Amino acid sequence: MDFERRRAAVVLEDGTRFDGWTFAGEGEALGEVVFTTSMVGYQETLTDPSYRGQIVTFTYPLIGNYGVIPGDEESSRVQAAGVLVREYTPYPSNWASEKSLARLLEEEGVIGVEGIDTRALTRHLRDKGAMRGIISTTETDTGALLRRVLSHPEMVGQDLASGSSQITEPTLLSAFGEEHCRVVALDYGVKGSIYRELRSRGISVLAVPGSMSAEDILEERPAGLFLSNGPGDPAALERAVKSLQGVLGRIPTFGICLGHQLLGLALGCETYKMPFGHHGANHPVRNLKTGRIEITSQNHGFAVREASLPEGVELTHRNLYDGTVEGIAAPKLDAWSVQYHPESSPGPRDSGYLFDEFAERVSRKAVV
Ligand SMILES: NC(=O)CC[C@H](N)C(=O)O
Repeated sequence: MDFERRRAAVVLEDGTRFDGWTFAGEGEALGEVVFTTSMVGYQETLTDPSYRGQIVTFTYPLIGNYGVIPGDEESSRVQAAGVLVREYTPYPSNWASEKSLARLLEEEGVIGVEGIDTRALTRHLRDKGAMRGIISTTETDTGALLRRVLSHPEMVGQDLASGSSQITEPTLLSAFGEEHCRVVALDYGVKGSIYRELRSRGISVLAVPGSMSAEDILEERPAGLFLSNGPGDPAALERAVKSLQGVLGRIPTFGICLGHQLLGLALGCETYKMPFGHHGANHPVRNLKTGRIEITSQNHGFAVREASLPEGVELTHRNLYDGTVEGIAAPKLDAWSVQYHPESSPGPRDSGYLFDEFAERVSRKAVV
């Protein structure tokens, strides 16, 4: 590929600067700089809509080595605002690869930078917290770059989910094989593999925009309600929380990640911004019912505050790194959710049972 490498400056909101070279794209990108510790799965990560508005740093030191594989994407485009790596390999080696990561980023106009001391950057974000940053191939002056960073909105308070759904009207995704039941999925920027997990269990999914009202949801007479993942601050989605409150207790409801946080808010819990969040594929979580430890895939910067759980809402899962809330349930309302990603894309498959449980509970309620 004809590509001219350019010098790229990365400046964080506290003035810290890193320098590297582009391996894709040019110009400027602004966003919240986060790091992920996943060793594989860069394609799934970068196409996960929950990464919208974020510049993703990979701690794994070599990225791009297996190219881009059709079908491994989590949405139809690259969602991350920018990509920072230690070393990019321009020679992917994999029979299934269709193109290089650089080409994918180029096609989508996303800047990829290599030569960044990602270990130093990660340690800095771990100590100081995730923060806003800029990548620039056009401006070199740190002060000028810093001013641009500081005028970019912070992640707290941002509704990024409303514009992230890939559907604009209700769309039926039929079960793979025999249909056992039909659920409504509120799409706040869903990862494609979540729908695949549901559909492969005989569930037809009526995907609807996350803003759909309670009345419209109930009018579909679904056997259950699914709440998807998505980007941004859950507390900024007041309308979505309101419509959830109108549905809770009427049909079984299961949420993942942003969907978990919204369920928490609808049940009266609080959410808050974590210092640097959880982004990776090996986070140990204890299932408090069984005592089993699950190794989980994670990607979130906000969390439900444990101290805010009201009566009737149980803590079902806990993160073993930092003790934070990883799952809640409101048994009387037949609603439950997890903060991590049981669809495991990319990641370990320990938590697939959560989809089995949802399939079982909605099948029982199926309208015949
Ligand atoms: N993966 C997600 O759904 C992320 C939820 C939310 N945007 C957060 O960062 O916490």
